Amino acid sequence: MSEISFDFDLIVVGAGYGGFDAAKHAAEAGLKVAIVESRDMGGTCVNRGCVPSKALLAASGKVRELADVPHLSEFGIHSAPVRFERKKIAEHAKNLVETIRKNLTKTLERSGVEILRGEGRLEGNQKVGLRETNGVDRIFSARDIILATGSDPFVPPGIEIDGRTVFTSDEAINLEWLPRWIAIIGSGYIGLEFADIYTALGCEVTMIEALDKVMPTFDPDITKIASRNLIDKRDIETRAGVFATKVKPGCPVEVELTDAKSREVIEELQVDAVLVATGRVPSTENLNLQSVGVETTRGFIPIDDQMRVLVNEKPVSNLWAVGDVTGKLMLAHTAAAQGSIAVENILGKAIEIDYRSIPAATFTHPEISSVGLSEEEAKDLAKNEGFELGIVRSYFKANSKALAELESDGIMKLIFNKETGEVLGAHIYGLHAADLIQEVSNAISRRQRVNDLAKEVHTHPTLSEVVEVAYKQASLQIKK
Ligand SMILES: Cc1cc2nc3c(=O)[nH]c(=O)nc-3n(C[C@H](O)[C@H](O)[C@H](O)COP(=O)(O)OP(=O)(O)OC[C@H]3O[C@@H](n4cnc5c(N)ncnc54)[C@H](O)[C@@H]3O)c2cc1C
Ligand SMILES: NC(=O)c1ccc[n+]([C@@H]2O[C@H](COP(=O)([O-])OP(=O)(O)OC[C@H]3O[C@@H](n4cnc5c(N)ncnc54)[C@H](O)[C@@H]3O)[C@@H](O)[C@H]2O)c1
Repeated sequence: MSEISFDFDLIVVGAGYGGFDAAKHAAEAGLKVAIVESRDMGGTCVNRGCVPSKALLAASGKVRELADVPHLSEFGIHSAPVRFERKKIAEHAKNLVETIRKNLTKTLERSGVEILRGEGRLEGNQKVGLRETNGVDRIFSARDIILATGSDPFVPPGIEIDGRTVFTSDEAINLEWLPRWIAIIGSGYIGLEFADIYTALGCEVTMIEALDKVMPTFDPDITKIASRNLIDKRDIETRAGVFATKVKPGCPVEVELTDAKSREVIEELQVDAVLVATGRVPSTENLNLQSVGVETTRGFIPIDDQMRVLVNEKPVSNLWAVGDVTGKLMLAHTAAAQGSIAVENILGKAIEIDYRSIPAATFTHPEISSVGLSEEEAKDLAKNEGFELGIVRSYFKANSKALAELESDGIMKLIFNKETGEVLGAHIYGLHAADLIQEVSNAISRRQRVNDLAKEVHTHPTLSEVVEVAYKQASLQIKK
């Protein structure tokens, strides 16, 4: 029997973190690979997400630190009033984006991946249609196809975006101007990180949240202390339990607020700018998924834990999807991990993803991080599986390094199984929380027990001792 020949072993549609990782990994394993990209190599994370936002947070974080006169004077430091150049801060983000985009593109080229520019779509099984930027349409065959088309900002109805006075994170990362007063709709990851940037640079913020409290997606204990420091102590007013039902760009921008329960208009604001940070929607509209019978859920592509695309809950042969477009944990490292796992499965190894061990962090000053189960999820699991749940808290105020830095407002909450000692989840707010969570993430990935983890020696004095203390406290509660 002769083997069917294909133009490529693998075509990846979308060159964000998910697509990049998949294409690189497959090419390094010897497959003939093409990647299709309609916009910027590197996708959201590199061009409009993680990279520019972290560059802005780095610069504005330094401004915040240098302008914090009471904090500095506790060390006996007296600095001159801080001056900063908005344009240079914006340029720092832009330059970093360009460098990382270039490096990523070169890495793909060096590993032998063919880069196809244009909009990709499915044309039935094992076929990808490509509408090139010059209008030419081509069809390629591939033994396997990975869809990695990512996501775009969600803009609720009634909100008009002009990109200048009313915008999403796509424009906010350019830091084109600093509004005196900005309303941020949404108090999730983007809302919090940009509130951190804007307040550090002297803007007043009004944060509008549809659910009944700000930061609704975070652990309640973490929210209590984090919102006190990141919101209440800053130039931020909050409105929770309200929808922004109309936003009209202009000077001023007009914002209509509607009570989430009564559905009555309760307030009208006039602000200088509005950032819409109300979540993201998958980019699947033009993928022609119907040509292979895939039905999406709110636009997201259904997959199993091997990244195989599902139709009626059954995997479709040779079709895979990774990253934001699958709606799992919408994070760059999740997309990359999914990309590698898809390729491992294409190469014949039946590997599944472990979402429980994937950490997440919000890069505010200080940071918030989490991994594994929330307290509520852990309680449900304990009830269903019939084990006793353990929860311990460890505080930065008992940590020498945090005290030396005069940054001791912080908490770690560790969730574990009291019978087996297995770590189930952790939530941290405090200095370098984003780095601290990795240790717990590794422990969850290895299904380690607090009794063993408590014996591991941590460097003194470091913030990692916050984690050590939590493990030690937890190990005392394990049933012998
Ligand atoms: C402001 C902001 C900050 C963020 N910060 C962080 C962070 O600090 N840490 C973190 O882990 N995550 C962060 N994220 C989330 C992260 O950016 C995403 O989870 C990640 O980019 C998802 O990668 P992806 O490969 O799935 O999709 P994307 O990065 O969205 O890439 C998809 C690519 O596919 C292309 N594409 C779409 N349709 C087609 C088509 N039909 N044909 C060809 N190409 C197509 C798009 O142009 C895009 O380049 C942030 C997001 C935002 C918006
Ligand atoms: N550090 C990071 O890892 C990082 C940073 C930024 C973004 N991201 C990713 O990007 C995704 C999108 O971030 P995001 O902050 O836009 O979404 P999000 O889901 O984190 O938060 C959106 C918030 O907006 C609220 N909301 C929704 N509609 C509203 C309305 N009409 N009026 C008022 N409030 C409303 C929601 O209740 C929620 O609290 C996140 O899921 C995250 O995965 C990650």
